[in-house]
Amino acid sequence: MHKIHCLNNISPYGTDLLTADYELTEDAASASGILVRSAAMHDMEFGDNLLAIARAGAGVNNIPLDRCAEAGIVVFNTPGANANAVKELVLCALLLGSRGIVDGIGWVRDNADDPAVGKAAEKAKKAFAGHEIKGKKLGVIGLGAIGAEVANAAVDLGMDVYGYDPYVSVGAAWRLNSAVHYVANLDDIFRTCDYITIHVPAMESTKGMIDAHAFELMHDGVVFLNFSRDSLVNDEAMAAALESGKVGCYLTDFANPAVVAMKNAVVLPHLGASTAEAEDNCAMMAVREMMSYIETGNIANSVNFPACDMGPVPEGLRRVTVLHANVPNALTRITEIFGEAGVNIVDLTNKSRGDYAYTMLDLDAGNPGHPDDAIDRLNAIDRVFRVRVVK
Ligand SMILES: NC(=O)c1ccc[n+]([C@@H]2O[C@H](COP(=O)([O-])OP(=O)(O)OC[C@H]3O[C@@H](n4cnc5c(N)ncnc54)[C@H](O)[C@@H]3O)[C@@H](O)[C@H]2O)c1
Ligand SMILES: O=C(O)[C@H](O)COP(=O)(O)O
Repeated sequence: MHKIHCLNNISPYGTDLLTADYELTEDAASASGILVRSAAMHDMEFGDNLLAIARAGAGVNNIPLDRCAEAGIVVFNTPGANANAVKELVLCALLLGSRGIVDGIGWVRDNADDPAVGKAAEKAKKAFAGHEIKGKKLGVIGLGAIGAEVANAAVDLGMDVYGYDPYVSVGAAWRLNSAVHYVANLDDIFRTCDYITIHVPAMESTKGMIDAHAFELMHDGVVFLNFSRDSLVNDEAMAAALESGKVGCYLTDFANPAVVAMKNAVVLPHLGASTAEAEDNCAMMAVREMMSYIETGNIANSVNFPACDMGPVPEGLRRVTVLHANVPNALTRITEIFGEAGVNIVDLTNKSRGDYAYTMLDLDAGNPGHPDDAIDRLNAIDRVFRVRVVK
């Protein structure tokens, strides 16, 4: 029986997919799998049984990916499963940033007790007039699942769209509307656009990428949208840009003490992926990825190990998997051990991703040798993180 712990509320559409071989547990330390959304895991100790963490969502900055890799824990996310939800909220934010909607609603609330509120509104409304987004230039930084959807929807709304993503995947580029202008230099997004929206992951390399230099290049009154993570924007520089009018409006999904105090900031409580549809999609994808890994060793959509798929374990064979460092000779040492134990390797796959690698082996279960001894010897190899007899 595999025990699964939910660190956040996970949609029952996902947990209902768990078969009779699984049970939910309140005890994270004994779990083979953890399902999580945004709960902070950096300070968490992981139990020895923990094989996988599945993030029902996109951002994985709440999970210590390298520490997990070195403990033999595969971390998954659910790319694209909440992209439509975020796209829809970003479209809403474009409109909130263009018209006096937020202040207008506030004015009506403040005047709710006035019996002549209708007449007063006709006088007051000029203070909340705005602009249309049609024909305006939108810069999209990051053209992955969300950025590409935002770019395409903005084209459909008549915006002139500029996209920047030096690492864009072939799939994402293929999905982009051909009307989206490709921009090779980020500064050109800052210089050109009336609206800018950022859709990149929070990493060391993207921390504070929207800084004083970026604001210097922008048009006066630019509208800036951040539905990715607050660490991407330098708050001090943003506060100054809002104060000077360089940024006309900052719309962000990430509340923090600095942002909530900023003039002309519209701050939402991290609502981007909080639709029933997105929560269900993410939960189902996360549970499927985790079950597939636990039952077959196959890895899809991991963020710390390479994708690897040998299909179901063939009848009559034994599958052993090894999570290890991406170092010279690793595969030779693994295969040597089975050779010396007299175990025939019927099929194998070895893939790497950055510092980490994964080897899957289908073994002839019927031949002589001492596979258990072989497993002990594999475990003793330097920089082998986990050896698992899947079946
Ligand atoms: N507000 C929310 O509720 C919410 C919901 C989902 C995702 N997010 C955030 O949005 C981010 C993006 O999500 P996604 O599903 O589109 O992810 P994704 O992985 O599909 O796309 C990210 C894109 O950013 C690009 N990128 C990376 N570094 C870059 C850089 N320096 N400059 C330009 N592009 C760069 C990548 O090449 C990739 O195409 C997530 O990492 C998460 O932090 C927020
Ligand atoms: O990265 C994500 O997928 C979003 O920020 C959603 O986070 P949540 O699952 O905590 O709503």
